[in-house]
Amino acid sequence: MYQLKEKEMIFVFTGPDGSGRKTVADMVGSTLGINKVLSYTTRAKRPAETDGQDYHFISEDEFKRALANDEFIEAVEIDGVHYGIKDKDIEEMFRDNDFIYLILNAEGARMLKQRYGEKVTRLFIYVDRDIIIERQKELGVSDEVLDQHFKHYDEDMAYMPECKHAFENMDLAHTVFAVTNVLEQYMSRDLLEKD
Ligand SMILES: Nc1nc2c(ncn2[C@@H]2O[C@H](COP(=O)(O)OP(=O)(O)O)[C@@H](O)[C@H]2O)c(=O)[nH]1
Ligand SMILES: Nc1ncnc2c1ncn2[C@@H]1O[C@H](COP(=O)(O)OP(=O)(O)O)[C@@H](O)[C@H]1O
Repeated sequence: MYQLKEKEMIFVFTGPDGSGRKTVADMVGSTLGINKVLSYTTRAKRPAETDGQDYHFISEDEFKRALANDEFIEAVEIDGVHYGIKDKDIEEMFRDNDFIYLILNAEGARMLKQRYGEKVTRLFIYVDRDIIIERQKELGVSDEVLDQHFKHYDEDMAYMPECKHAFENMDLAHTVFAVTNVLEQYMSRDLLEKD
């Protein structure tokens, strides 16, 4: 397992599917110049997704091989689909930055927190179930994906109290501003120590 250096920190975005975690995390990440660690998944790529940008899309066999080689720092199975984060990718992302971010379900966020303790800050992004339905319907998301999103809504929401920060993602610009401010505080603490 990669040992984090003194200044290094991991921001984990979590919360219910469809609440805007990826959107918020990527906007904050690009504003602050923080690198995202991409997950590997055996899920089929959706038309709007790009390999190497949204996920590393790999086969079941490749996933099994990597698992057997102990390459994943955390790996989960959600509804028959495998997801995981590789140790080597965390190490690589820390090469040119002291801060990285990931987007994980509650199980993954909990696992990372157990491994890296105070080096991990969890940011919980959520909205009401009805708002997710409204947004997804506007996007023309299939009923299958919608059902998938709501399967875990209650169990995902139950994780909120364990997270250090929680943001209701109503207005996107407002959420991004609020999250950016919080992360900047962690980052400037680091800068102050460097003075
Ligand atoms: N624990 C863990 N969760 C992941 C990982 N990658 C993605 N997830 C979570 O898996 C869930 C399903 O993700 P995805 O297939 O992209 O579904 P979507 O939310 O419908 O786009 C989401 O909650 C993701 O945040 C990972 O590497 N580890
Ligand atoms: N505050 C917001 N207002 C309206 N739509 C939003 C907001 N935040 C995110 N979205 C949209 O909701 C959809 C789901 O967002 P996404 O980031 O993929 O969610 P998650 O990663 O939590 O599953 C996307 O189409 C995104 O553009």
